Amino acid sequence: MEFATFAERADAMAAEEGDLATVALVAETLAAAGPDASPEADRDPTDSDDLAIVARFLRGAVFPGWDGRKLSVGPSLCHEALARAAGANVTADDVEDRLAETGEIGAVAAQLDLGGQTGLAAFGGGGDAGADDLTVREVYEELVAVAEATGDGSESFRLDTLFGLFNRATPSEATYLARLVLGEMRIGVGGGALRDATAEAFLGASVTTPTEERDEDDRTDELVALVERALQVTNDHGRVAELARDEGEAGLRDVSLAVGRPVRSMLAQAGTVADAMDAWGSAVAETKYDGARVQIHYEERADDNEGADGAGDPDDGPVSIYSRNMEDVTAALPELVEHVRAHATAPAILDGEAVAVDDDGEPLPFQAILRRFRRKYDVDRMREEVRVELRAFDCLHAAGDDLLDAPLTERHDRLREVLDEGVSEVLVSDDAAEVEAFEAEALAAGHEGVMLKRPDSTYDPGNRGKEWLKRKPDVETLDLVVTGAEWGEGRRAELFGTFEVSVRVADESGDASGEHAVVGKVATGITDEELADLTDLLEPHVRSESGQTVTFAPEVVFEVGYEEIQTSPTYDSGYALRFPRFLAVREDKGADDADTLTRLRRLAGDGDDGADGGDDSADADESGDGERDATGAE
Ligand SMILES: Nc1ncnc2c1ncn2[C@@H]1O[C@H](COP(=O)(O)OP(=O)(O)OP(=O)(O)O)[C@@H](O)[C@H]1O
Repeated sequence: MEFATFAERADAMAAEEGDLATVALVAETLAAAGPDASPEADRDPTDSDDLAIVARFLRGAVFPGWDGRKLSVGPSLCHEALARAAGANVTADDVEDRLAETGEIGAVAAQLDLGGQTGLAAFGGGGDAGADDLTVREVYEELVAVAEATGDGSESFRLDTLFGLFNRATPSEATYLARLVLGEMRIGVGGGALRDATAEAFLGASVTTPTEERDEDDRTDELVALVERALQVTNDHGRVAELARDEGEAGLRDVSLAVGRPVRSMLAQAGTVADAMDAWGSAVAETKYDGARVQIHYEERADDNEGADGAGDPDDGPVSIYSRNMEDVTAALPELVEHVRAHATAPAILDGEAVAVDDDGEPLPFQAILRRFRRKYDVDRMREEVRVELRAFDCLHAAGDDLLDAPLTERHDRLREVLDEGVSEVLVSDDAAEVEAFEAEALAAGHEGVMLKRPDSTYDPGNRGKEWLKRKPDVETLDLVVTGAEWGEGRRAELFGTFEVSVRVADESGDASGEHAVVGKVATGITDEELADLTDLLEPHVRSESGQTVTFAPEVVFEVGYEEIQTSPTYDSGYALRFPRFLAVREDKGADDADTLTRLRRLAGDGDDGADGGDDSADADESGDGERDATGAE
């Protein structure tokens, strides 16, 4: 598919307000992304099967959700590439000034007079001004090269490659290139719309026909659920679209988990022992460990010596560990690798928490695990300072069996079979007093709270449903996206001093990657040393700067403590936090995991209390969970 065609279709989606009409446009685009069906002789020789790429691009992604590759292109690199393609009179600062005016990089890219900068394009990276029109596949291949560039010179390779693409782009193409590179398409296509369109385009579902006009034996909901399930299992809209087109329902039914390919984590809502007992009659109670979520994949290998030193080459070992965002964190946690190699008895996918413990094995506060999690350097030294242990609490796959659809109690049995140490203790009880005593004990032992789970619940990847409840007495913290900052004064002039923090806002289609609404400014609770670290962490994400104030691309999440949520005209969320204080950087969370405006409203007592599910209604993007979809079937 020509990239211009993709851009044209994306424009049409962005202009469309109705959910069903958007799904129809997406379905047409998916259907048109395959190879040309015309006879061989008439076929365009550049014609290729771009379905998987187009499906991912529509969601602003280059790679499948499970794929660890990242473009590593921040706003400043993108601005620089745009400025170069716009000619000698435009600088990256000019791009930032325009961004401060228009507020959106796609619009800025479209306004610039790009192209024709042949001289600079000669330096590496595919700048090939004046060549044929860009195709979707070419854009994809260039972006793969950007993501895979490493070592000396990779930064300038990335810049040159992006410049080469922008230099060949029409205004409309430039809009979507810039947004794609920064991961925000803003065309109102949520994961739910893409799922529904896949079912419509390739399985004959009637998503765009209003429910009351459908045949009695209409199977739309069933087909949509089938696509949804395949998305949960594969974490790849591209692959699922191809399967639906090429192998139909049977192909989707056959997809299975793969050891080494991460799955989205099942999430919890807040709830009490009484809520659990009222809803289910009995509950599985478990300690809520205050650590970082890990998903561990163990692939048994003939040459894997039990208890061997797993720290050798974690990239190639039988154990891989992923964060809640499916980022590979294996290298940061060698003791968990060793633990699993020594104690796993069969290939498995395990869900659990990595917790920091002191010399007596007692839990350390959450901040301690953050010093270890995702660490790339000094792992051995930090290992001496902070010890990490595994508390496994779920099992998604064991010895060749996928267990997503098995009840929790069965998954626990399989977990204990497959891992003989490091499994969390559980209590299954129908006695509320007994569960409350369990909770009191967990808190007395220094844990964060308890998890309450429905005993027969299946594992629902990416979903924040009502099957898992979390009960923690101290809930007055929010995970907020850092959207801006002000430079400090005096001796702190080189450091950010005050941080603007925001909740996520889901747009009407449930697309969670869009807007943010400010809830406050955080300046307390931060030491000078932390300020220096935070400045280093946030500087690459600066989007625009004006006087003392900067704005950031939404990437970094702070855990923020507060005393109260008040209504306030000061911020665009309509709320302000009373006494906000910085607690930690949530290294384990991305911007899409931050708290939402809906949750803020509910905590402030303004929400729809009955429908707890309103919380984080757009929490999952890749799989399309939690989104209000066009079928209304959610
Ligand atoms: N026994 C357990 N079962 C499930 N999750 C647990 C358990 N112990 C600790 N946890 C942690 O608690 C979290 C459950 O809360 P939730 O799904 O809302 O995630 P979260 O947004 O990271 O929440 P929080 O900030 O409260 O940890 C899990 O993501 C996991 O990291």
